[in-house]
Amino acid sequence: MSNTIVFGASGQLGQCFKRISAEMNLDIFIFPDETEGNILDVEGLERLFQFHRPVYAINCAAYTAVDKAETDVELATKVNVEGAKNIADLCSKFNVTLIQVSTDFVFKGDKASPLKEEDEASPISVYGQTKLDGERAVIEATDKYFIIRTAWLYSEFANNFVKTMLKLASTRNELKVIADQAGTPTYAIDLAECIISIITSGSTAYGIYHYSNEGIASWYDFTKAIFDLSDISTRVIPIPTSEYPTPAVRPAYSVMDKTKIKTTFGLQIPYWRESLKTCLSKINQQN
Ligand SMILES: NC(=O)C1=CN([C@@H]2O[C@H](COP(=O)(O)OP(=O)(O)OC[C@H]3O[C@@H](n4cnc5c(N)ncnc54)[C@H](OP(=O)(O)O)[C@@H]3O)[C@@H](O)[C@H]2O)C=CC1
Ligand SMILES: Cc1cn([C@H]2C[C@H](O)[C@@H](COP(=O)(O)OP(=O)(O)O[C@H]3O[C@@H](C)C(=O)[C@@H](O)[C@H]3O)O2)c(=O)[nH]c1=O
Repeated sequence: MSNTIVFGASGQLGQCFKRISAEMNLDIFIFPDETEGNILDVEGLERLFQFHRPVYAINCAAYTAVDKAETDVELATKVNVEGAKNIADLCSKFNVTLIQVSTDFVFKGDKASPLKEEDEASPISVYGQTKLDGERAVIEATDKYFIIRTAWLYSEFANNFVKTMLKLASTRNELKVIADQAGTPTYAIDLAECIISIITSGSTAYGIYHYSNEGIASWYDFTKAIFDLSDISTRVIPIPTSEYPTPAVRPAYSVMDKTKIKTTFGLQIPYWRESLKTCLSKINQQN
């Protein structure tokens, strides 16, 4: 395999690459910390590219606070658009293949069947818009890119919905959770493994791809599964979005069609509930 530099290495997905790299004894990954690998520092980035001469770059660095982005537009735009462009420009200059991670939130959420890569992206939040603009900046700057749109990431690392719900359950007898937003929870370790498969394949089938775990769930279904699998008795009450107002509007439906990534790379994708079990057992081991 080839030298691969991972930006955003201390975030959730970045830590998944670190875990896999350690477990599989892969010494191909370079994990700059946030100072050394600040995606807004073009000169620092160029020094990294010059020094390591990577063959692949994976951009996991992002502004991911969906609600906060609504009022923190400048920083969200800087990180998700300018940062993505900086990396893509250097990938073009140094002939590096870029793997840019993007999101289901680029979609409006009004389709009633799984979203394909060519479906119109029309974000309804600042975060979604900045991620779409980041995709466009990548496509403009370089030819050798894989943009992987994923959704509802969780893992044993960093902050995510599973950890939030487990924490809330420790102090609440009941929780109200939205039941009319549908998507697919995705174990970030599965996504990291998918990206490693793409790198290992050496494929040049550049373009946009959708990846999530298999299946469909609402945030309510997801929470019920987290609690059922953890033997937690906190009651989960299904509510409509209108009863849980948030600064950012989220897509009502963002289930993704994964046919393209499965057929191009010969992947078998785990069903979301199976991966959730794996993640919960990792979280239990940590506690
Ligand atoms: N989390 C999710 O549910 C989903 C995420 N995605 C996408 O997947 C990718 C990975 O997400 P995830 O790992 O969960 O997100 P995290 O927020 O856990 O990780 C992002 C990391 O990027 C870092 N970062 C922010 N600004 C910079 C910068 N200027 N230079 C370098 N690093 C920076 C953050 O640091 P700090 O925390 O200090 O700001 C953080 O460590 C992102 O592109 C995200 O948009 C897509 C769909 C779902
Ligand atoms: C905590 C909580 C959340 N919710 C709802 C609010 C929201 O619609 C949904 C998810 O809440 P969160 O704010 O944790 O998740 P959110 O940050 O919206 O998750 C998104 O993050 C970005 C980065 C992505 O790219 C997306 O794919 C998606 O994973 O659950 C409840 O209904 N009840 C609750 O108690």
